[in-house]
Amino acid sequence: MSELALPTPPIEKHRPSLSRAPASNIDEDEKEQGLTAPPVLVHPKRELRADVRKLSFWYGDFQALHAVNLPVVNNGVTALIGASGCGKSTLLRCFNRMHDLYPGTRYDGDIMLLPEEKNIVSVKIDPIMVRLRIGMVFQKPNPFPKSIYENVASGLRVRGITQRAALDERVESSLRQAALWDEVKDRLHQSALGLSGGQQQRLCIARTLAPNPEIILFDEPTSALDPIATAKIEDLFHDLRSDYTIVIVTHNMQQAARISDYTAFMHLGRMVEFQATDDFFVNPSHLRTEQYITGRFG
Ligand SMILES: Nc1ncnc2c1ncn2[C@@H]1O[C@H](COP(=O)(O)OP(=O)(O)OP(=O)(O)O)[C@@H](O)[C@H]1O
Repeated sequence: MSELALPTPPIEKHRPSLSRAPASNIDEDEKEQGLTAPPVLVHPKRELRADVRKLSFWYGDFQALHAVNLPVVNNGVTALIGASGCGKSTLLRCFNRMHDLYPGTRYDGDIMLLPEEKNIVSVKIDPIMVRLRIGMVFQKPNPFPKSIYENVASGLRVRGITQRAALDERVESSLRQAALWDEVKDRLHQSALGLSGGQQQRLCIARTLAPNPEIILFDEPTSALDPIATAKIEDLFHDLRSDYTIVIVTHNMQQAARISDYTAFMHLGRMVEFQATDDFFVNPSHLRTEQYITGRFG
């Protein structure tokens, strides 16, 4: 059910002044410094699960994404980083057509699901079908006010799995994958709301894993958690990355460096740099990336 549940409407955020300022002087200065050089996209040598091609996106008349390209590797973790307001969450929410829930939004370009080459932001594709195939874990844990078991089982029922044995088996394996089974196996029928924040977030991850989604989106999944709960979730990524295709938004560069295979850096709605995480942090190719990761802006 999680993918079908209506999320809280995105909060109207303050738009950074730079995105709107004509500021030709700023543009000239940036040009001189080499900050406006074309994006650097080092194409992965691995199989892709999705490919974002020239994706633009508008909230009403405000263009939040500008012809963004992003390869998403199969069975691996792709991290999206960048300063507040650069469009990370907007891009993530395009993958499961979350914006369609609000009026006045518009996409242009493609997010191709591979290998079938299906453009999931096309108006011809039903957003509900997209949400059944692409799971999402939010910033704040949002378990349903139901039992631990039901939190995981309800999404399976929506997809037609109703046999008790099959449900039991999938609930257990999902809770094991989310490293929660040992902590909850004796209280499966108690309310999920009695779990700690970190346990609730791992339950939301189990709920998302259960139907075996093709891609899992994580929107700052540890920002509401303490360091110990965060470390447990980061450990999970190491176990999941070989079996699942994950795209994660994080504010934390160290986290991106620790858990991702590929990193993409955005600035004011544009992709600046994408490459293998090891190279990205050690040897960034774009001056703007270098300035960001060395703390000189953002
Ligand atoms: N519902 C909305 N309506 C209008 N503009 C929006 C809406 N949501 C986001 N924006 C604008 O779109 C731009 C990108 O916002 P987005 O939330 O994607 O950035 P972000 O990089 O995820 O930021 P943060 O790290 O602060 O979450 C910002 O200028 C923001 O103000």
